[in-house]
Amino acid sequence: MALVKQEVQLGAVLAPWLTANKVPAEYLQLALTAMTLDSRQVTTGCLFAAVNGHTVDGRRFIDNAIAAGASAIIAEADDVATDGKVLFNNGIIIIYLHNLGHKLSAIAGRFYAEPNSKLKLYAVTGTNGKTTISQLLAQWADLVGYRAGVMGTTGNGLLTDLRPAANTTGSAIEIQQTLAELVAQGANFAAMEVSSHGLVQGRVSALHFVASIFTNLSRDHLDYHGDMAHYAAAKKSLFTEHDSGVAVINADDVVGQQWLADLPQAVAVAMNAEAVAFHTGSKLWATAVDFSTKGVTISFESSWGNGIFTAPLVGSFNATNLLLALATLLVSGHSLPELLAVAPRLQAVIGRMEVFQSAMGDKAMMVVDYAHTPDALEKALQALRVHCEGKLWCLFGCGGDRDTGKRPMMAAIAEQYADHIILVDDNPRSEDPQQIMLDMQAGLSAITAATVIHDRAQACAYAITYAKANDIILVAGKGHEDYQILADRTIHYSDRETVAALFREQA
Ligand SMILES: CC(=O)N[C@H]1[C@@H](OP(=O)(O)OP(=O)(O)OC[C@H]2O[C@@H](n3ccc(=O)[nH]c3=O)[C@H](O)[C@@H]2O)O[C@H](CO)[C@@H](O)[C@@H]1O[C@H](C)C(=O)N[C@@H](C)C(=O)N[C@H](CCC(=O)O)C(=O)O
Ligand SMILES: Nc1ncnc2c1ncn2[C@@H]1O[C@H](COP(=O)(O)OP(=O)(O)OP(=O)(O)O)[C@@H](O)[C@H]1O
Ligand SMILES: N[C@H](CCC[C@H](N)C(=O)O)C(=O)O
Ligand SMILES: [Mg+2]
Repeated sequence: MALVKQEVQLGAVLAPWLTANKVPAEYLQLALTAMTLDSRQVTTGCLFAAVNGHTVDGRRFIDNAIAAGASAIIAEADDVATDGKVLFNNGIIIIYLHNLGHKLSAIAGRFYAEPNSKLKLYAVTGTNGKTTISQLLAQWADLVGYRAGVMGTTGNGLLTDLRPAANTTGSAIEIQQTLAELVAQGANFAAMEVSSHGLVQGRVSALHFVASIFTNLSRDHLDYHGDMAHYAAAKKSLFTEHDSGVAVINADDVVGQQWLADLPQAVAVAMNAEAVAFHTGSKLWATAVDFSTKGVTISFESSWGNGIFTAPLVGSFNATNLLLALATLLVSGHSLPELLAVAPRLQAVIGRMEVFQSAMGDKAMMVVDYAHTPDALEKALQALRVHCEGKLWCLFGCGGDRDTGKRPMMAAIAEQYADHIILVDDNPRSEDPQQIMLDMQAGLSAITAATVIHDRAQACAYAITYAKANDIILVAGKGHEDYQILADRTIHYSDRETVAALFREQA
């Protein structure tokens, strides 16, 4: 990805937040060459932003940043009274700003020359479907002549040139930097995933979105948010406390229904007419949907006209994802006939309901999917059941250092919807894989209801060996991931590669 080289004066970057006369003129003219939240990334000429983080107070690293060559520091002020306070450390200016975490998005926007104003930016939030919809939006935009980028779980950048990302929603600085890189690469459209963590931490607070999509809300991340009410409030803040543009809401979701009552201007989208009947604003709903393991054909009616299209995505939830993307493009002025004409060229998203099968048709079909929440696992199993003439297998695990409550729930769902369950490791991180296994087993009616094979590759090989040709094996939880995070190291591991290799071996 092209590097964006910036050189901006401190006074210009911070103009809206500086108190008159507190910053000497020579400091206002300081040339800044980069901006970072992490002292370990500081280079000469850098502006270091010291925020009070979730685990550690970034202000502890101000000395390190100065030693590494920072030209100036902005740091979290303890209260409103100390907002604008200025100190000097070895001749380096430290400017304290209250609520810095939430100002960073705007500060970084100024540093990177307001890239958001140079492209159409879309947001997608919700528990499941963000990656899929953001990539569908970008693919669709590319197909009708835009140059589109994405930011999310599978990486940041132009669709054809994604750079891996540490977080689903990057830091306030990373987002503005990526937008600037996209603009430099000629992008005029971008779709980004907005996580609940990102909303709470102000990572998108200064962004302007043309439209923002809400997919659904179900259990996840309660380790961070505490309870569902706080998790829901975090998601809703995209529409109430951010510059979200037009709200596009999944009316099939219970929470989406509630929000629509407060958002009469929103676009309501649903898989049937009843769910949007009450809504007075614009809407789009499916009238008939035909699924196969090759894709989906959807007939719909909408405020922009009626139509039918086919796309190669599997599962009922992907029909919802397609309709949400379509409504978003329609409400932002794209032409219905043009969008429908290119829909067959949309592609499934890497690691989301990706179908693998033997050329001879003599082995069970395997489907790699990123379901890592109870709701997603239920939806993925339900979607596959429709196509399964034999037995349905579910191979999954749960990540360590994440919401522990979802572990027994996912096991119970596997037992309810699958015929054979294999419990495996996901990313154990700092937790004992054996304990994660016990937490999952607690959701089973009997410990014998599931086979335990910690090693995912061995479990996949076991499943394909014992499954019959008309069975389907869902391999859930890691989707596109090509790594496994263990206690002390990250190793290369990919369900997609494992499964593809199994079919090559069997050929
Ligand atoms: C809990 C959480 O959300 N943490 C995020 C948060 O970092 P933090 O506040 O915890 O950082 P910290 O470790 O306390 O450090 C405070 C500050 O000191 C700085 N520091 C630290 C050490 C040092 O030597 N020098 C230094 O300057 C750090 O860079 C940081 O700025 O802000 C960072 C910048 O935005 C994020 O990268 C980081 O995500 C961590 C890696 C994480 O695991 N986040 C997950 C839970 C997350 O955000 N997930 C969501 C949702 C995914 C989904 O929906 O599925 C996501 O958007 O990815
Ligand atoms: N609209 C949907 N409703 C319910 N489940 C879905 C939906 N779309 C996708 N899923 C399921 O959720 C999984 C993750 O999908 P996707 O990666 O698009 O979601 P995400 O919101 O980006 O997830 P993450 O929080 O990890 O970023 C899919 O593999 C699928 O099992
Ligand atoms: N963005 C999600 C992805 C979870 C994927 C699963 N493989 C895991 O590691 O738990 C998270 O960080 O909670
Ligand atoms: Mg995602």
